[in-house]
Amino acid sequence: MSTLLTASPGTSAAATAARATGVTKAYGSGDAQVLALDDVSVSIESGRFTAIMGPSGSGKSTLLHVLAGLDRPTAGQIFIGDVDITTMNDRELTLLRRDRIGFIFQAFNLLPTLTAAENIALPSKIAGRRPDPLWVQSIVETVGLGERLGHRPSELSGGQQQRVAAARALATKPEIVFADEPTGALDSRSGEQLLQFLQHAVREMTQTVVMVTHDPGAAAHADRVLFLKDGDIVDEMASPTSDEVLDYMKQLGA
Ligand SMILES: Nc1ncnc2c1ncn2[C@@H]1O[C@H](COP(=O)(O)OP(=O)(O)OP(=O)(O)O)[C@@H](O)[C@H]1O
Repeated sequence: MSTLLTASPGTSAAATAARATGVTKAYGSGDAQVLALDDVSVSIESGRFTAIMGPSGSGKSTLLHVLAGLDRPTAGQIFIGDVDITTMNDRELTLLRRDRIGFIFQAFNLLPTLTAAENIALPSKIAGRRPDPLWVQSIVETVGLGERLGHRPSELSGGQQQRVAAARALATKPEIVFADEPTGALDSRSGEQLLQFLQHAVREMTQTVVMVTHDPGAAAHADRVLFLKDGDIVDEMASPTSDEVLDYMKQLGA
């Protein structure tokens, strides 16, 4: 099925935040080899919210990890902006991730001894930068943590902790934010708050977000959904609804 693959009008002119060309990722060798990604090419537009969906084992996390420079492809190229990151050494990749990319994982990965506000400011501090106070203030206001900013993670709910993690990812104004199942550990209300925060960051604050999810309701917050099957992007959908995504996932056999 390829009827949905045509880009919608207006999307072709968008700047590209990240790009994969002919990317393959193999694990193991010989008979035991698994092709997690099989010649994937895709562009992620700046200022848009992209979701990655597909059946279990289809390669979603692998694609996110190679796009984000957390893992290296076996073949093909990955670009962040105009920079080919596949030629970088480990140190260059570490600096690129620190300076240009934000991450949100299923496990919140907050430092337990720091307050929410200190956790949000940490990546900028590590990078030796003073975060833009107006930007951080707008992030913090949008994330809706109020007086809980002075609390440590153990004093926050899971949903609040994940919103701290999301604010932390955005505080450095990264070129692109990668989120791997960010709502996976949250109840539906907390998940919805997080998704609305990400959606707001994209629509009102021109951030770029790429999110792996199993949840059609989460994917419906995105501007575009990429569907993976057996390590390849088999289709995409613009302005998806939850029902459309669910129907398509059923067709994929998920
Ligand atoms: N480190 C690894 N070593 C060996 N095989 C791996 C490794 N990581 C992933 N794979 C395999 O690569 C394929 C794609 O895995 P990946 O985690 O990207 O899929 P996914 O779509 O994110 O799955 P899920 O929805 O279950 O999280 C699977 O067959 C998986 O078993």
